[in-house]
Amino acid sequence: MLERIKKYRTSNGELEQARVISLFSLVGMSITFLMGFIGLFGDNTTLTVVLFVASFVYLLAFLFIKRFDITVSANIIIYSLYLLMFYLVFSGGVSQTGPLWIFIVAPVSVYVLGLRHGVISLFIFLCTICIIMFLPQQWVAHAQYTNEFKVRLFISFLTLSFLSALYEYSRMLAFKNAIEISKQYQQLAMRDPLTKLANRRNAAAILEQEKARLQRNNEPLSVLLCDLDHFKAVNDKYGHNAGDRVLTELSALFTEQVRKQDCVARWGGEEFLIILPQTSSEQARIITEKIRNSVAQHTVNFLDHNIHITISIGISQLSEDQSIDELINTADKCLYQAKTLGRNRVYP
Ligand SMILES: Nc1nc2c(ncn2[C@@H]2O[C@H](COP(=O)(O)OP(=O)(O)OP(=O)(O)O)[C@@H](O)[C@H]2O)c(=O)[nH]1
Repeated sequence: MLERIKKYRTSNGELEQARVISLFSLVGMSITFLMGFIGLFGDNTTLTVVLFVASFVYLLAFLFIKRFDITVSANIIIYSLYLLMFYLVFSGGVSQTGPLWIFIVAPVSVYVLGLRHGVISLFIFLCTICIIMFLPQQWVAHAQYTNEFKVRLFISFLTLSFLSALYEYSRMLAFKNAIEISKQYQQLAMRDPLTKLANRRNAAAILEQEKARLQRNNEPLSVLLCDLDHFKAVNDKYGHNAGDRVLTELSALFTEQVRKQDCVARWGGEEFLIILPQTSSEQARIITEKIRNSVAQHTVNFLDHNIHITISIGISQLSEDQSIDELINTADKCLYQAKTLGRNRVYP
């Protein structure tokens, strides 16, 4: 149960779960209070007291949600409900109508305890109800019901339990599907669809995070802005699909060359940003040369064509008072220098 409730606490469903449990406790409190109040005009004092006590317990469950923990409230609601039902079946309630209330238990159990735990609890609940109803009168005096009534009560309770479990199962499936779809959308929003690299928005967020983390530890951060040389010519000569193949192959090549903690992102059309945490510009230069060299030696095979491409790279190290925009601007200026100096080179 704890697991189920924790799952809700860590998801958006937490608020919803807390709301439903609050509602259960308020409804439980109101009904038991009303029945207790009606009981004041009858002659069953024990039942009236039990109903008022139950009403007070539901009030406590309601207050616990607000002040403490949803788990405590859920436990209070379920186990006090079970106890109340055992008492109603045992005593018969008003004119032997007590057992009618046990139907509430099925939906509430599977909703609050979850499918597996709920079904197990319902089984134990039904066994206990059986024991109470079939207890020999000579052992302990309790309300008597006809065998037809008992059989129909069990069958209808089992039917309702089955339907409640089925409903909970489909609700859980729908919940899982919704989580899965939302994860997929999150991925789509953060990844470039062609290269599967982090997209510009994702890279900007990573940069801000890394900046905060590294400046706290006084560690360097460098970025490489890489641009494919004469890429337009590749598209023009071999077609757009060939251009796409070049982009995906080079993305994989960049990713292979850097460490796990580094991030390769697609910054624009044929522009890539490589984020190198804990790396000074001197160290970055060594990695950059390695990347430039491996691209220059790489051949992209597309249909019958062997495509050779080079890249130019601008390096920039984040200084203390620099913003991310300024860092990227510096890298962009360096990239421009690398291009003007003849391409297939690193600057500075
Ligand atoms: N195939 C393909 N081409 C793209 C994509 N995104 C941008 N491009 C192309 O990249 C080319 C960039 O051309 P330019 O900005 O002139 O740059 P360049 O030809 O690489 O020249 P320099 O950068 O000066 O070396 C354009 O032809 C764009 O159409 C893409 O996703 N797929």
